[in-house]
Amino acid sequence: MGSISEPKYDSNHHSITHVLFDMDGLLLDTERLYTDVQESILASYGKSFDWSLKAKMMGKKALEAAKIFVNETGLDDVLTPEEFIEKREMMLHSLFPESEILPGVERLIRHFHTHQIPMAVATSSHKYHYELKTMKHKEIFSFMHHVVVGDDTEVKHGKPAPDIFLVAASRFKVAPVSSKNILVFEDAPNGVAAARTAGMSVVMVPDPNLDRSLCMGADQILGSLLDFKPSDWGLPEFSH
Ligand SMILES: O=P(O)(O)OC[C@H](O)CO
Ligand SMILES: [Mg+2]
Repeated sequence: MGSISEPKYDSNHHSITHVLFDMDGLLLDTERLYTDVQESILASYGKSFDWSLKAKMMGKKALEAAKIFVNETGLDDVLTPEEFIEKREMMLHSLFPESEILPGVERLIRHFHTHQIPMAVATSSHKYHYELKTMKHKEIFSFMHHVVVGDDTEVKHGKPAPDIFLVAASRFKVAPVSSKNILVFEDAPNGVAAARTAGMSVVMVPDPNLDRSLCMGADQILGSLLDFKPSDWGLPEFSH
């Protein structure tokens, strides 16, 4: 995705006091792992994976995404959602500990930390996967005030429902005055919809393969987090 959209931020916009990050595909290059493994599972059934299916699954809790996978691919008579998760898990388990951080993530998180802007993670990943994926990135994730995972008992409905972002917003020590004071970073259409329904502003960093028409809900679309300009959102600019 080369082009960058103008943010809807203007001087009348509510000031941003808190930040929420999605994780898979936004902070960590883990969506690529899901894509590769799902392609491989489909290939074993003589089928191919495409990005319209990927777009529907991205950001969802595992079981919800698995139901979409078996139904949309017509595999529901040979593979249950639970069996699909088990097959996928066997392949992902050894890949997650090698997850890489995406471009611009480290600079941005350190910048917000330096400026004492409270940050949290709101990921549909279950706790167990969160631990595996972040094994190599403990320091960066330690700057988060808290992390809300997909199997958190307070998160009743997964993205695109707003639950996870509302729960994440409620757990800051000093709470934001309003959802309007929160900026969310997301890569998935389901995540963007969740944040918008929660009343928050959203910067989207979509995979270049994602249909651009599915990104229209975001306030700003970036090619990577390296393109993020804090001053677009009334936040302190990078020092270099
Ligand atoms: O993008 P996240 O961090 O909400 O997690 C998404 C799922 O784990 C996979 O799409
Ligand atoms: Mg994501």
